[in-house]
Amino acid sequence: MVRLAQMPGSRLQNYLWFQRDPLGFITASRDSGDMVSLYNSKRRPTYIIHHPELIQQILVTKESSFVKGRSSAILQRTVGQGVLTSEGQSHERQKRTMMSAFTKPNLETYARDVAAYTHTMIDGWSSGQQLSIAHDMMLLTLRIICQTMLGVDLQAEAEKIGRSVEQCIQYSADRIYSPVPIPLGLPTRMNRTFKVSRAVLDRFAQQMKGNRAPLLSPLLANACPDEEMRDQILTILIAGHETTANLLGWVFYLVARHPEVGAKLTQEVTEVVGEEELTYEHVAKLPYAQAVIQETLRLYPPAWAILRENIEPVELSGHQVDGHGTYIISPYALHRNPEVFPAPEEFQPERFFRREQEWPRFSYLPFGAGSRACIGSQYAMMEATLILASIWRRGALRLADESFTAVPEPSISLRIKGGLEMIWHT
Ligand code: HEM
Repeated sequence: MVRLAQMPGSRLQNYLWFQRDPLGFITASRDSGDMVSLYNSKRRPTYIIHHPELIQQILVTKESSFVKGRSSAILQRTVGQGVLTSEGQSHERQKRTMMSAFTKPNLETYARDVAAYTHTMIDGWSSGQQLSIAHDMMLLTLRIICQTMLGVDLQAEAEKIGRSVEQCIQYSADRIYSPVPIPLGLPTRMNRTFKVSRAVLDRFAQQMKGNRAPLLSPLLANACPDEEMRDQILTILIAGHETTANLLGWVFYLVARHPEVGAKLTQEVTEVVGEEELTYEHVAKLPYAQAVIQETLRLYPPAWAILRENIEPVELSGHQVDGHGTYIISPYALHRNPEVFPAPEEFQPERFFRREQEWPRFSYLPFGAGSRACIGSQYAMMEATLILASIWRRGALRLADESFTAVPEPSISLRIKGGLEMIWHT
């Protein structure tokens, strides 16, 4: 039985709570019901969705009644009508074409680049050195996505492209969660910064277009128009590196806070990899490293909110919605349900060895579900596993300040507020 409920408190109180602490607000709303209505407006209701059955309907069985809506419209200012933001048949066609960049033979090739870039990064570290690891991961994953998908080694340009991507992401996050629509034409500082960053990325995409690379070749073969080519390049830049970089920051933080996990990781990596070069084949042979990543994705899912809007009247587990509703599905809140994940706040990679048979479907969703599920999920798991294994094979990262407590900051993806300082030990 799915419980529909109204969030207690006035609209203003709830609004202020959400603005101050979206993760806390969404998680707390679970106590009220499975489908929690925030506003009484029949015409434009907003719901937070907690029940796996409802999630399955919204993302899969009744997905044709839903679109990404406003969040997508804002992202379109950066990535145009690429696979992340398009809808309907256009989205289907684009996704089919782009899937060919994520085949197993391609992933095997990408794994070599992941290992090589990570190796070079670690070669530049010395034992005892303090690292701004969140920033380093942004640069590493950006260089990897550009090399693997676009066939370009960014080198010195990485800082500039990375900053522009970050500013476009920040702009989008601010706009998506702001109640006041600020037209792009207004000469605000944020609008100006966004326009400059977008121009940098536009020029970059322009230079990439002709490259024979895994993402671009199938697009060229399908006579993809120039503008769509640009949109897909920017989509992959925006969607394909910040999420993984943030995930790795949380992985390193949690492993540093749990030395027993670090010890098991070192043992597995030493036994499985030894002195060999890390390759794609190693990924499947590192179940503990993968469980560490999956458990991190449970506690700190980079995609902390998935948003949908219904475009026609829809019935959800007996509840009829006739107006134009907004639906917030939060993997962050979902993954902390104590009925599904006992001791949900605890970091326990081992729970992934007892899973699936126990968990209801659609209660663990780090990569979404349905036709809009993440196109890069296998890529991301391969990349994160190889980066983690490469680092723990050669040493360990410890917190620069042992008393540091990471606070999640929900932007487009979930990052560590203020970054993460760590010390490299060999
Ligand atoms: C840990 C890393 C990642 C996480 C947690 C993640 C999560 C997600 C989620 C939850 C969605 C679905 C959003 C929705 O339904 O509204 C999504 C979509 C997408 N992701 Fe990822 N992602 C990650 C890495 C990547 C990578 C590495 C790439 C590309 C190489 C990528 C490309 C995309 C694209 C293009 C979409 C849109 C798919 C569509 O709309 O059909 N992601 N991602």
